[in-house]
Amino acid sequence: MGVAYIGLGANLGDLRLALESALADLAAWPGIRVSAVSGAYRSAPVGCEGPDFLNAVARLETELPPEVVLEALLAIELRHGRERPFRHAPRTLDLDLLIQDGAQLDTERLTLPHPRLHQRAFVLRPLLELDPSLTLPGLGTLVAHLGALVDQPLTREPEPLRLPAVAAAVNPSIDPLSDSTSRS
Ligand SMILES: Nc1ncnc2c1ncn2[C@@H]1O[C@H](COP(=O)(O)OP(=O)(O)OP(=O)(O)O)[C@@H](O)[C@H]1O
Ligand SMILES: Nc1nc2c(c(=O)[nH]1)N=C(CO)CN2
Repeated sequence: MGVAYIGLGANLGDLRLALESALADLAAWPGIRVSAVSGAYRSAPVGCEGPDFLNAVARLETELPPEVVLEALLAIELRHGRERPFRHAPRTLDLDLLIQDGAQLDTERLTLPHPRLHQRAFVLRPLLELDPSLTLPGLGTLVAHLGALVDQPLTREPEPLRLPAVAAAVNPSIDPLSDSTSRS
């Protein structure tokens, strides 16, 4: 079974509800199984203005091709009222396909790994929580990149995301890698 990691983020509306209901939609999507979900991390916007974000990463098991997984993510964003009035506008839900198996591709619609993944602590830190030994295709290890991002502090929320029953058994409620308030 193939493995994909997706990033979830929101900075408009009920942030926790948006992430939890997106996870429920993903778990119900034909051909996708949600096999793990990170804790929820709060951080200031990186590279844009606006309210703080809540972010998390989920691991999916799927045999769907990456382009089809992306279609599912875009459909779920739309279902959550995502609009794109301008680049980096505050959003009710943002879903990114971060990596899928060893895929490296760059088409008009899809770039893998996600092109800004290695510059974002809010992605790398939850990825590290899910799989500390993960290698990013073409980019090396998570820790190699995370070390350069000390200027992007994150707060890990003590309350895990509430998940659809299918994924609840694998949600790590305790981060084995750091204390509960900060990654540093
Ligand atoms: N790996 C990827 N994951 C998600 N979208 C991607 C990816 N590669 C390319 N895209 C394309 O990017 C388009 C715009 O994405 P979006 O509006 O979510 O960007 P953004 O969230 O504002 O910024 P960022 O991409 O930096 O997170 C999508 O419609 C999609 O076609
Ligand atoms: N903290 C944080 N910053 C961001 C985020 C995000 O999800 N979290 N997403 C962005 C564009 O997708 C730009 N900046």
